[in-house]
Amino acid sequence: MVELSVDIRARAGNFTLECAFEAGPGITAIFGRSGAGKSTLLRALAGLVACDRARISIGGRLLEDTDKRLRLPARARRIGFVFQDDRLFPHMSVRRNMTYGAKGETSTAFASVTDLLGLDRLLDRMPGTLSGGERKRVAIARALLSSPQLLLMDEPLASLDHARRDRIMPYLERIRAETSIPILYVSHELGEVSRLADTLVILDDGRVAAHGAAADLFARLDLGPLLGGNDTSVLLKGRVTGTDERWGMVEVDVEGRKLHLLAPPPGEEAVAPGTMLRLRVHARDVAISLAPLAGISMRNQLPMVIDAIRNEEGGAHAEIRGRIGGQFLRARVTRQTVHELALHEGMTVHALVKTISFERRLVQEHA
Ligand SMILES: Nc1ncnc2c1ncn2[C@@H]1O[C@H](COP(=O)(O)OP(=O)(O)OP(=O)(O)O)[C@@H](O)[C@H]1O
Repeated sequence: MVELSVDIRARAGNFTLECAFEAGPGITAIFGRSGAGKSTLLRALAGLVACDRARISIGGRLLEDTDKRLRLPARARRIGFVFQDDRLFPHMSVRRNMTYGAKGETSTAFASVTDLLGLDRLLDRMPGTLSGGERKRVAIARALLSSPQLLLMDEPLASLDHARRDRIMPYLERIRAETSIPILYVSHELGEVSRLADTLVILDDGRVAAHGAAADLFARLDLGPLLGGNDTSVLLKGRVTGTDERWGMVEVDVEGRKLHLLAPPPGEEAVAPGTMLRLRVHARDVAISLAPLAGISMRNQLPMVIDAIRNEEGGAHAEIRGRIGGQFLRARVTRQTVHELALHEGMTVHALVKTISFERRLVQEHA
């Protein structure tokens, strides 16, 4: 089901943004280098910059159509915007900040958003007394209470350190799981994108360089410079099949192969058998062996069929992409290794991955 449909051309100074894409429910990350046009895109959707040409609709409702000379003002678009700086009113309590500009807000909506973002104990505080992460949660709550049909988030976590980002991301995951509002999420951070994005739009110099399911784009060798450069990674999907409390491990099935991963640390939600997980693995953490190895500490040895090899331009490395059932793994090795092991497309090899190399936070995958 298409929720958001965008086809726009807008200018900011000498810069031209010209892009078209569609986005369904869930989180669509807008990713790209600094100056690629990410903020301009969000501002154009929100009606904060004028477009030369635009056709924007959400769920069939037209927000802007230059051919029809239709342009809804920003306040009529039903779009919630969370800016990089949270823009809270310093003289209003958290409660009043949240309800400021709320449309059709009911006490049920207020209670559920308060609960969703864990704000119960902060409602009577003033913004000046809140931590950066708490302020962010209030800004997100305020955007949700405006009953938006689309939520735009422009690097909402950029001002926070890593620990605080990690604490806020579960709230964003809850919004995705518990509301059906499509979210466009601008980020510079591949860690955030790999964890949150269902769909990815990569912007490059004002154009859409690639657009699709996040896992598909992470697996593409040709996007290297646009998506991770020398630090590429893939997103694997797997199902928890067992837990081993004695050793603090979980067993995960990926395409019929068993992986052994670290269980979530105490204090984090346990993962029950049957849970679908998203696992991120960096290409630099994957080694290749021609045969399975015994007497080695690496717990995970995955047979895969090499389906592409790409030499790094002007460098000593190569990327190997291997197919595991319907999914892909990438390994960054030296070109010398490719030569000496005579690696070639169609060959079956064994990918060796240390347990610790699967991103430690196990992220629940949403359909
Ligand atoms: N008001 C303006 N006047 C002139 N140029 C502008 C204006 N706003 C944006 N630009 C230019 O448009 C281009 C895209 O800017 P934009 O803020 O959309 O990029 P971005 O991808 O969000 O970058 P960043 O990740 O650094 O925030 C940049 O080259 C920027 O300098």
